[in-house]
Amino acid sequence: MKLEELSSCLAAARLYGNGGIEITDLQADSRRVKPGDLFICLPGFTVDGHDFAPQAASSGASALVVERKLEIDLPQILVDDSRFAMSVLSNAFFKSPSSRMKMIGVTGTNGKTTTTYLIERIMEDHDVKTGLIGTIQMRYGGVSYPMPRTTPESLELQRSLNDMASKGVQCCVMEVSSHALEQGRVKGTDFRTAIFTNLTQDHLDYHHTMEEYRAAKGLFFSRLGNVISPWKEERKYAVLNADDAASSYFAAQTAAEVITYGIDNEANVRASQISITAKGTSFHVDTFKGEADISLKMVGKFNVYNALAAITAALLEEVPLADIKASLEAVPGVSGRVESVDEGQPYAVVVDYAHTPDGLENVLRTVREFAEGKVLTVFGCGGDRDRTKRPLMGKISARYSDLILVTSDNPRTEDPAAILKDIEAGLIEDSVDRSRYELIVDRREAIVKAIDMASPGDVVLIAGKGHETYQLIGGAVLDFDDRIVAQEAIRGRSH
Ligand SMILES: CC(=O)N[C@H]1[C@@H](OP(=O)(O)OP(=O)(O)OC[C@H]2O[C@@H](n3ccc(=O)[nH]c3=O)[C@H](O)[C@@H]2O)O[C@H](CO)[C@@H](O)[C@@H]1O[C@H](C)C(=O)N[C@@H](C)C(=O)N[C@H](CCC(=O)O)C(=O)O
Ligand SMILES: Nc1ncnc2c1ncn2[C@@H]1O[C@H](COP(=O)(O)OP(=O)(O)OP(=O)(O)O)[C@@H](O)[C@H]1O
Repeated sequence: MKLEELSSCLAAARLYGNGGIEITDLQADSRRVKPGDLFICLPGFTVDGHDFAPQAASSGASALVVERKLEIDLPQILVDDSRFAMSVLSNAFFKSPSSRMKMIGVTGTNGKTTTTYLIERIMEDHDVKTGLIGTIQMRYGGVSYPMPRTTPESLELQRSLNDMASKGVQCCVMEVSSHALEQGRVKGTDFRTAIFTNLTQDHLDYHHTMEEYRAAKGLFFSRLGNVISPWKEERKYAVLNADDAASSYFAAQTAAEVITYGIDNEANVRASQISITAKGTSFHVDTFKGEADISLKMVGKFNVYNALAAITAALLEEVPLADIKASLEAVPGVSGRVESVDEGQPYAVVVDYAHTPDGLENVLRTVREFAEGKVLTVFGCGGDRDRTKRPLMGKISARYSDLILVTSDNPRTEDPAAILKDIEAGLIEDSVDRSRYELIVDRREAIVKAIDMASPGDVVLIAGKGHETYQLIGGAVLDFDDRIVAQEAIRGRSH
């Protein structure tokens, strides 16, 4: 593609130098630049991509996208906002790949990964080749790729969507984080269906207030239908949780058709007669395309919401309800989400990714329902992230647990002991007896201790890391998997 063609996609851009040169690829990381690439200089949150333009030039970059003109002898496209320009250019360079498949996006504080997994399963069972993008991985065509973030940068996103489309993927279901929406990572992506799970406190280190956080999520719904798609014309759907207060805010913003799902309030897809056991969850569902009784192997009322969101999206893709039921009933669960570590021990050990106040409360309520004895909770809070949730999570843990072992969960550059103290502040504020909790910096030690203390009928909940196989301490990435540590602790216990 010619540089001038790319430049013309950006309304307010100015092109300096020879626009007739051929651009062979786009890059935003100088370390990946190959001869012929257009290097996009992003002013980052930590370093400024403009500083790496000389390195990109020496690796053969043939042109630059800049927010300020650089003293480098290469053609340059001058823009106001290069992150925004990157989303437009990536979409143009890869020829709007999202318009070549059905795009289903899921946003919300909790439940994104689970919901995308359920939709992927239903669509694949229905013989629709489906791609998945999210926190755990990206996968399509039988290959899975590890993901550094929940939602990729626009360049990586459009590149991946293009690859999916070229390999015959017909539908892509992806998680859309609030960071991604705020940074325009999915700008220009042609979503057919935008799903909202729920909005509760998280990421206030980045969004500052709940209003800003909600506004970021709102971008998903306000933009839905704004993408000019030359390849297809079809209806757009906003699938909203009728039981979450933020849904009316999103409904008011979107031009798309609103379809709701829920349990407590009137909804187009509504569950009733919910029954939860340690083995699974069953419910009755009324939809705009009939009704059914569904038994999930996943536990927790929150998974009923995730299933309802998936049912709604699949019905909108014309999958028969009976087929949706069959697929949902076959899903064994999602890695690290209320995952049982079962070595035949007389007490239950559950690993869960809950790392938000609401997520922790939901999973604790769930385990409380099937615990025949005490609930022993091991959890912590991440470093360099939303600090306001720490005391809140302390309070929630105490509300539902008999014993709490507060420990480390990716302290990153912070002092792990100081994070534990922040959590303890919530326990102190609620006058939780000192005998009911311990602060143990070493996560392995905390898990081993909880398991050693469990009696028959008890539940040990290890929350926060779920599927993660590492612990981020200082600048180091150390191998750590809650499930393996728990397994070893159960086996190592003498009784
Ligand atoms: C706050 C945030 O979102 N930051 C993202 C942002 O970082 P940044 O702008 O600071 O990048 P930077 O490191 O300063 O680099 C600036 C530019 O210089 C370039 N560079 C840098 C070094 C070099 O040698 N050469 C070079 O060209 C970089 O490639 C980049 O283009 O752009 C980077 C490159 O794309 C991302 O990796 C980074 O995500 C960081 C790692 C992150 O933690 N993001 C989190 C907050 C996030 O996005 N989370 C959400 C949701 C999670 C959830 O729901 O739980 C997600 O979608 O994952
Ligand atoms: N619908 C829901 N409502 C509330 N909590 C939920 C819901 N679904 C899952 N959870 C809780 O949140 C945890 C994370 O679930 P999941 O990975 O599906 O969410 P997510 O939105 O993808 O999270 P993240 O964006 O942080 O990756 C689960 O382990 C569970 O404890």
